[in-house]
Amino acid sequence: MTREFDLVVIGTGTAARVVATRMRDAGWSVAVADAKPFGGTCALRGCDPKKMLVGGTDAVDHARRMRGLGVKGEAAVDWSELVAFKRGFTEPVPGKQETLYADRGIETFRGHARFAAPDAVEVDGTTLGARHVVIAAGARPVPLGIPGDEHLVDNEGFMDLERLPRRIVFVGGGYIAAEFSHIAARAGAQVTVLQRGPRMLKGFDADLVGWLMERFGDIGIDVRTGASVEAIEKAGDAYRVVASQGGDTLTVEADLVVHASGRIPNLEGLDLERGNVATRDGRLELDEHLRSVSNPNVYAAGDAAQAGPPLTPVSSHDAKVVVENLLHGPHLRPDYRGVPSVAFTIPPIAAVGLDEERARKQGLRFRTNARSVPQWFTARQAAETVYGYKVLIEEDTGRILGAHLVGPHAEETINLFALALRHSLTSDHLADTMFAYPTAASDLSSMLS
Ligand SMILES: Cc1cc2nc3c(=O)[nH]c(=O)nc-3n(C[C@H](O)[C@H](O)[C@H](O)COP(=O)(O)OP(=O)(O)OC[C@H]3O[C@@H](n4cnc5c(N)ncnc54)[C@H](O)[C@@H]3O)c2cc1C
Ligand SMILES: NC(=O)c1ccc[n+]([C@@H]2O[C@H](COP(=O)([O-])OP(=O)(O)OC[C@H]3O[C@@H](n4cnc5c(N)ncnc54)[C@H](O)[C@@H]3O)[C@@H](O)[C@H]2O)c1
Repeated sequence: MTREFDLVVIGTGTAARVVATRMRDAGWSVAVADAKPFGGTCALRGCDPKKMLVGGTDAVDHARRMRGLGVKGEAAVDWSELVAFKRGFTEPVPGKQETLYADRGIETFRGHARFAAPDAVEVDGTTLGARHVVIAAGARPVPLGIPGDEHLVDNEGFMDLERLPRRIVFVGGGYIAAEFSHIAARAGAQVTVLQRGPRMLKGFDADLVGWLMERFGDIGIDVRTGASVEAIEKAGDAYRVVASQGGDTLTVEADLVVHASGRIPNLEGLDLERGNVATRDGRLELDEHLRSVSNPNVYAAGDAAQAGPPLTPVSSHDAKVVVENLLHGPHLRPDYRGVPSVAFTIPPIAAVGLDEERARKQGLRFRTNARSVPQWFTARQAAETVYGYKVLIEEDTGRILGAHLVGPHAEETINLFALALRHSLTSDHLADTMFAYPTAASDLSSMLS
């Protein structure tokens, strides 16, 4: 039997939820489908559970930093309790999401969705006729295609470990390796990061990453750059991770090997050809309105579209653009100016807008204010030794072009710069604003002078 809907949404993550609920509010009949428990990556396997693990390890790190400064005793992570704390948040999510959809009159389907025709989606034997389809299927770990890659554990597996293994290797040196290695090392694991590139966190400013690397060293994370993992061998109950580094072979023993090598749009098994949805190089071919170039009734949003950076606020922004275009015809384009990004290491590192290289390439005239300032009050009161910033300010207009922060509260302060960038505020606007004291935001005027 075929059920007919104005809209079928593939996925139930951030992008899917925003599209489905808004279109239903507009009076459309809507169905959502997910192969996994409802809620998507951010709530169940990404941002939120990760931040709960960071919360526990941050508390321990803070107590350790304050030892001899008024805090006594040995703080330590109890891994299974911390994971239980995280599950206390994640476990109710799918049920709450299903209720949210049901309360709004959105039909829910559990199972793998695939195109059955350009205007039909099939979910485990049920065919859903669809006037429109939104692909909000997220991303998945990029297959490494190396011998032994079946031994890799992904982000979901890592955050669900009942017990923390003694020796952990992260394959890759981006967001996931940085955040998870900080969690694991503080929880007592011996951690090695094997990063193919010349440095960690290539999406963040090189100088600030350099300052942050001091903390990787302090907590005993062994970071090997220029190390490309080529095989994972089983060795009894453990693994041997084999990498090539500058022509030499590097072998690291591990009890757990974690995939941290990047993610790609999750288009697996969607039968896109049957839906007449074109792809190129593993990505959907979309126009500037996030609409399929080959099937005008299909849109995509979030990590599946990967039109902007694969981050939660972008998924939500894409979804709002798609809603507008579904309701009023394709007219709106996504606007990715001023998307802030944070890697939740301890302390965190954050960025928004342009770095110096890109600002120069755009022919912009700007000045750069940059300093490592561990002596500032914000760092000292937290007994933190890493604190620094880089701000790019346009010469003629005073507009903020980019901001890069590392240190306590960087994950919050960056949002003020994001506001400035998005709304073309100048350094004078920010410097002239009174911020509560003592807070990290009150350092802004010193960063801008
Ligand atoms: C470990 C980790 C930490 C992260 N931390 C942050 C962070 O701190 N801040 C931040 O901004 N971003 C973070 N991200 C990125 C963020 O989680 C994603 O950008 C965001 O969740 C993408 O949302 P989405 O709606 O596009 O897709 P998703 O939330 O991934 O939803 C896609 C859904 O589609 C389902 N699906 C896929 N294919 C099918 C199919 N054929 N049939 C049925 N269902 C299907 C999936 O099961 C999934 O539930 C993190 C990502 C990871 C992996
Ligand atoms: N705080 C956040 O916002 C956050 C946190 C986690 C994940 N994410 C999202 O998830 C995505 C995936 O994160 P990620 O850390 O997996 O990817 P990433 O793109 O941040 O980093 C992957 C790194 O792995 C390296 N690499 C690839 N293959 C390798 C190999 N064989 N050997 C050694 N190194 C190798 C690459 O050089 C690259 O630097 C991110 O792009 C981001 O959008 C965001």
